[in-house]
Parts: sequence; structure tokens; C-alpha cells
Amino acid sequence: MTAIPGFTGDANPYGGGDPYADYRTADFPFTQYANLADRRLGAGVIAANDEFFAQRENLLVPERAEFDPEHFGHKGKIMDGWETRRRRGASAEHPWPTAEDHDWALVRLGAPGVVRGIVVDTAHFRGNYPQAVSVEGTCVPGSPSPEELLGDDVKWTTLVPRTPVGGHAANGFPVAVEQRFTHLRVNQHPDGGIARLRVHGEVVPDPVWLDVLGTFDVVALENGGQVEDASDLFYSPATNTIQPGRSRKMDDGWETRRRRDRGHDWIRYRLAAQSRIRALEIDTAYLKGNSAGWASVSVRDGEDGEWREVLPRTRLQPDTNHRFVLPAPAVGTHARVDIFPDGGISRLRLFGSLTEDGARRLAARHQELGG
Ligand SMILES: NC(=O)NC(NC(N)=O)C(=O)[O-]
Repeated sequence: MTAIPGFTGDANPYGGGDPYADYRTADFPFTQYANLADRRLGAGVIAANDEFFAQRENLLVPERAEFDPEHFGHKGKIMDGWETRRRRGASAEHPWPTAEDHDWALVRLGAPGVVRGIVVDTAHFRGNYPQAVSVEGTCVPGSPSPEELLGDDVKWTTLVPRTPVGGHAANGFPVAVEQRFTHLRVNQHPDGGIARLRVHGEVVPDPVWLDVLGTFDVVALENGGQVEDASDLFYSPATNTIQPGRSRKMDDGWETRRRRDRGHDWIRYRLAAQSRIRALEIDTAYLKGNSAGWASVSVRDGEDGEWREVLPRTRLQPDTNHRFVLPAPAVGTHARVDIFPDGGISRLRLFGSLTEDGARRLAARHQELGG
């Protein structure tokens, strides 16, 4: 496990200028994985015991937290995060909260999966961040209510033990728990404010659901597809190409820097499991003056399989969803899109079904991870 810095202590009071000038952060190795708490996947903060100063839903806003030093409301300073009231002890002799006192928020992951790392971002919470945080996970099928999740029969597993954090900092925690989770409980000890929550991990889909679907997008993030590598991430992440739905603006897709050589750009994906692909879509929505000029798609079977081109280099139009029916089904575990010479695509969709071996392996992994 790669060691990453832990931040503690207050940040200085805001002194004017760029509020991010003194923000503490680090490169977290687990951010290569998708954010399972992404609202685009359907994640939500479904309950909290207290949100007196700032609403729990701010935790999952995709943009970074903002700060306006002049913005106050009836309850106090308007903050871009989830912030609870200050806890008090039981008496004048003991006005402090107890060691057990804490606030909690329940988070439904957008897609269930294995958590590889969590970022508890206390941006702009300089003197009112939590003294410590802890994060737990559980796997409850269906659509449980907050009351059901808080029931005594629900087993919670510690992902991040109670750990001091720093104010106005990206507090990153690697997680090494090989289990599939559907919901998290984020705890502030004893109280305070968190700006954003990011939960990086690998989607582990429900094999029964995919089996019933039959034909589906086998590279879609929500179905267990993932980006393994890409040639360029200058403007936006390659994982955008396998997010749900159509992009709604240019940076909802994948855009590379302008090349000045004779090379080209690409993305390599791992599919949900071994699949038989029958059709595909390449979408260039909102990429108009910078859409990829041409694209090809290749597939390989197994980590060491040979790449086989299933869509030859084909002209693309700007801001257009292109559909292709393959002349013959293509069986594989990985796919690659090559774009020429550069620019971007907003989505790649690979429609097909799991092979018997693919379905078997997916079900076995689902079982190994707690099912
Ligand atoms: N200056 C503050 O932010 N005070 C309080 N918080 C808000 N949001 O007003 C507090 O008690 O932490």
C-alpha cells in the first residue's frame, strides 16, 4: 500500500485572496479508480443526523467546493459542504461532547463495488472541520431506506478507522477491504464540516441483473467496465467515455491536448467480463471543432491476447452519435479505441452479452466479495 500524507490540525483563518492558496492535498494513487459516489452513477447522501449549517448533499457535488467570505445566512456562515452544529456536553461541569458523540451521513454508492480509497475533503473548513472521521461500509441489496440501514441487523465494516484529519485539506485514505459495498456511513467525531467526499473503487455489478438484461453495454462503468489506461488526460478523464447517458457539455466527454507530432490518442478498457460484442456506438456529442477525425476499435481476449480490429479506421462527424453493427460478433475481455490524430469522443458503447465463461467468472467474483 503506497504511503500517503495524513493532514491534521487547523488551517489558518482565511486571510483574503485565493482561498485555495493554502489548501493541503496530495497525489492519491487510488484516484485512478472511478468515483463510486459520483452523482452521474446515481449516488446520493440519503440521510444525516444533523445538517444545521450546510446540507449533506453538497458532499457529492462534482465540482470543487467554493468559498465566499461575505456569504452569511440566518444560521451563520454559508458553507459549501456538509456541516453540523457544535455539540455540547450535558452540564456546566462537563460542557464538552463525549468521546462517543459523533455525527453521521448515509451515502448510497452510485454503483456497488470494492472501495480502493476515500478522500474526505475539508476544503474551507479551517476551524470547524471534524477532529476525526471514520467511514464504514455495508452491502444491502435493493433500495433500503435510511431507517433500514440504521437497523441493528445491518452489519457495518470499517473502511477508515477513527482518524484525525486536517482543516482545509484533502484527507486521503487507502482502503484494503476485499468486499462489495452498496452504502457507506461517514462519521464526524464529534462534529464539524466536510466539503466533498470521493469514493474511488471498482464497480462489481449484480450478475443476476446483467443476465436478465442479456444484451447491454459491456464497457459501461455501471456494468463493471473500466478504463485501464489512456494516451492523454489533459482536459478530462477517459472514464467519462463510459459514464451513463449522453454528455451534456464538452468536458463531460474525453478531450486530449492538441498533438503536434504524427501520433494519435487512445483509451484501453477492461470489459465487465468476457463478452460477445455485436454493435457499438462512438459519440462525439459537444465535440465540434475538436472531435476526433477518425476512430478504430479493437478487442482482445485475455490479458495477453492479440488485439483484433473490429471497427476499421472510420471517419467521424463532430457532435454526432455514430452507430456500427459488427460484421461478426467479437469475443474479448478488453477493448481499445484509437482516435486520429487527437481531439476527443464523448462516449464509447459496446453492446453485446457475456459469454458463458464471462458470466461464470463474474458470478464467482460477486460471490467472493460478499455477494
Ligand atoms: N464561522 C463559522 O463558520 N462558524 C460556524 N459555522 C458556520 N457555518 O457558521 C461554526 O460553529 O463552525
